[in-house]
Amino acid sequence: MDAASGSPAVAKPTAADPREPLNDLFRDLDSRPDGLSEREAARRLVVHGPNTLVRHGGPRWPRELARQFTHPLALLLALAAVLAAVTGLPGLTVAIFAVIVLNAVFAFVQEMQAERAVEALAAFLPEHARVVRDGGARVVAGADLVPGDLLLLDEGERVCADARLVDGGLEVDLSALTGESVPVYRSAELLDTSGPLVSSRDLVFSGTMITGGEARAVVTATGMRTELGRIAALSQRVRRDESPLERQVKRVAWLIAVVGVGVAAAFLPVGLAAGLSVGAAASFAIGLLVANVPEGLLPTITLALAVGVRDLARHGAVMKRLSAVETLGSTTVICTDKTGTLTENRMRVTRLWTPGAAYQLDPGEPPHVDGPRAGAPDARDAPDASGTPGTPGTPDAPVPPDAIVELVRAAASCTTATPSKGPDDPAVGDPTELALLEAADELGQHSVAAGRDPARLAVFHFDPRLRLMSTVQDAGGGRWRLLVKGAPEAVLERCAGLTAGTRAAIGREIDTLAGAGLRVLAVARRDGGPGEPAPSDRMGAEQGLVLVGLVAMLDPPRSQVAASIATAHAAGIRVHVVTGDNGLTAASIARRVGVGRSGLRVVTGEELDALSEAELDALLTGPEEIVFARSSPEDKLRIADALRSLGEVVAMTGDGVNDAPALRRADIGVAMGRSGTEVAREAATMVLTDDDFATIVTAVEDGRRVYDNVRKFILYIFAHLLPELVPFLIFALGGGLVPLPLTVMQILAVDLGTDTVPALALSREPAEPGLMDRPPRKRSQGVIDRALLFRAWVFLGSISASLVLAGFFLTLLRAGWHPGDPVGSGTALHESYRQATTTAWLGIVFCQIGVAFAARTDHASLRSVGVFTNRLLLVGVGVALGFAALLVYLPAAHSVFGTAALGPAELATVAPFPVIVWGADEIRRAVRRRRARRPRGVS
Ligand SMILES: Nc1ncnc2c1ncn2[C@@H]1O[C@H](COP(=O)(O)OP(=O)(O)OP(=O)(O)O)[C@@H](O)[C@H]1O
Repeated sequence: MDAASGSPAVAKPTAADPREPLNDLFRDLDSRPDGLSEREAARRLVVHGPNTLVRHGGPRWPRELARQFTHPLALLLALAAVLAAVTGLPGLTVAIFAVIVLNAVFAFVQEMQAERAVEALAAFLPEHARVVRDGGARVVAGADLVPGDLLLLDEGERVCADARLVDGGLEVDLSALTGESVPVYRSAELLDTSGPLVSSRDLVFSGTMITGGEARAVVTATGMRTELGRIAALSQRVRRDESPLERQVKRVAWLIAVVGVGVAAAFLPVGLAAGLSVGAAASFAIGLLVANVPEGLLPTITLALAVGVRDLARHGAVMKRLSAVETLGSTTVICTDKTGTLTENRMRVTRLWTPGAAYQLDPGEPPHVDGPRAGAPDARDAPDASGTPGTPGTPDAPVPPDAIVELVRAAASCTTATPSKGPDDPAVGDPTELALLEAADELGQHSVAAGRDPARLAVFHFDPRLRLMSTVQDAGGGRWRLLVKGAPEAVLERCAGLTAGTRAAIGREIDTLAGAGLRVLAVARRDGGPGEPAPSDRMGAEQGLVLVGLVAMLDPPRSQVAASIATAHAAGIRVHVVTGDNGLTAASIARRVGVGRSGLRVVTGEELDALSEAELDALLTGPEEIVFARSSPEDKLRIADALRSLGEVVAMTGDGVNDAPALRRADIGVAMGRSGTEVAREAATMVLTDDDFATIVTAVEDGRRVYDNVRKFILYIFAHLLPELVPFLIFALGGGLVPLPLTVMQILAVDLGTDTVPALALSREPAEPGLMDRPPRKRSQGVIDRALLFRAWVFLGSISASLVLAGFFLTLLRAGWHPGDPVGSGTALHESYRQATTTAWLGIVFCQIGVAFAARTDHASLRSVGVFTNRLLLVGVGVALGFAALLVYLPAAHSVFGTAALGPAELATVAPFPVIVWGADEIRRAVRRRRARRPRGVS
């Protein structure tokens, strides 16, 4: 009998598992070590489809492009163009339409970048591959590869599909998948059965580059079923929804547009009163409107988020929503699993214990345990450990007592994992179970694995709620034996006949082992007499058990986790551990990686159930970090809910099917790309491709950087408002004494010409020092706050405006101008006037260069980030200067923009502007830093 109620079947791989034993893999792929025939390959191509990455849903660009022309700000500009046409200003009409088209194309290109993940990944796939077909080597199109094909791989080639090495060895650059460009060694001889798939040393992956060596490999997956395809599929699902950030910016953009319309409307009568012609006044009013509509802001934000998503993917975190990047940056609490996220999920049995004997398996990792019990030789205390060949256990270990042998045999029998049978037959299954099988092997009990399956009558699979698993074995002579293993509490409450003293001794042992960070399983059994029917119902079966003993195993913390926890703490982020494991074990691991440095509290699932909402709130707002032990998926949901209602921004990990609700409820649901279930991945906002806690913290840092960069370019774009508006005010208030310091076309040349590339470059700025040393941003804090507006409009704006006006008047005065002198065409001062407006315009361009360098940091000095570290900004400045040179010195530009060639005196006037603007802000930041350092109460 192979079945029992509930979960009857013994798990067997049905599809080809790339890590199963090579013979089984060939069998499952229906392939042979000498490859497929051409005819078979052609047939498979029909079944599996071509080996390409496909995008679902067809092209989106027509709709996207149409959207760019019909969004409200574009419509507002169109209105301005119509007004210009009506007022008889055809030049301006054409210019505005050009602006609309340019903007739409620009925005469209930026948005499409975000969509291009699949195409970018597809570029990693080579066009041809070498395979063995019909017994000979052939070159075939990469798209024609099929599972089961025998691939020939050589130095310098790109791998076309996911494959398992059959012979040979390679150096492979995995950067297409992992972002890590240091080549790794892959060989048919190196077998890995657990851990992340991409780390398996006998597998190669589609899109990766072979930097050395030669090998043959059997194709296990093609097209969208490869690891690269999986990433592509996940990236495609990135939803394009409007984020709070975009909503806020849209509101502000509208506000500015309304102000622009108001100012433009108000200008008309003022301009006429100041003596402008109707055409000139209308032209200027419309120009003001066009200049003030911040059309470029939204697409630039989309691009910044898209670039953020790409960086995150390189760091091992695939985001499924663009907007989640900004939420990530404001994370205040991370709730993490333990096994596999904080730890490596590589178990190793270190101690076996029965009521009468104890045995240390690995003296390299001694848990601190009590001395040996009577009649129980403990490995550590054995004086004459023999270590002869064939002696089980470590070289120093004595022969294990019978009770220990029975324990390890029972534990290893109650498994479904498949142990490794040799270099070609890697192990498959749960790391906990593989550790048990290894322990049996170490104690010389090789027969367990071989005899396990034939003697098996039924399996009750591991149930994370019961925390148990059982098997029923044929014990011979018509008898059977039920073997149970699981969390000690779960097993012990089903055991009968234990005295209070024994229970106390067991409890002490469990506490000692768990206190040392070991994962403890209890093993029990029940025997059925001859003729007694084997149990078929789980509830009835797992009762009246006899305890066999305890098995303790070590799962070491991942190497980078401690540093990441320290980073999270410095960044004001709390880390709670939510685990199914024992409280003491989890607390010990938590402490080892630095969770709970300022207080750690362990709350079990039962204790959590007993807490009222108010008590839970009090617990979560208290000073301690918490280990929620023996917790269920429902507990996770409750914790996420409580934290959110307390105003926290929660990132929560989960891998099981039952974790999906909690992942959805958290602000950032984090699923495991390697070990987790597809259901959890679907529900999550972020998928970790390496399952590592450290990646969550890196992702938070990326989120903060992206958000900061959005603020940087908003600051930059806003800073030119005042220097563009003040000249108009001076003109309006001058009552005809002062000529217009800027023309409309000049304003447009700044907003849509010289400013664009530097603004984009700021969205690619590297992280500012101290980014992870400050507390998380408040959920309620807007991206555009008072401090930003003050810095852009008041501080940088007024400095720039003063400089621009100074440049204008200096040029006029040098030419002998006096207030009220006519400067119109045909007058003596006309050429000087054009030079003065050109100086004013170039002044704005130069001031904006200063602003760009100032905007690179919010708090730190420019020196601390490096003057030349943002290459794109240097390019942007180059482009701005080139564009400016054209406007100033190209005669054709003079008539369009009202500019004139400048002499050395004018150039010398504006040359120091960038340094003045940047320098002033540098001093402002230095003062703010000093103030922040000064202890409170000291004035
Ligand atoms: N294969 C297994 N057979 C029997 N018992 C198991 C098995 N795996 C785990 N257990 C027991 O069930 C408990 C809960 O396991 P579960 O997988 O829910 O959480 P975990 O792996 O300990 O921790 P985390 O929730 O951090 O991943 C474990 O602590 C262990 O005692």
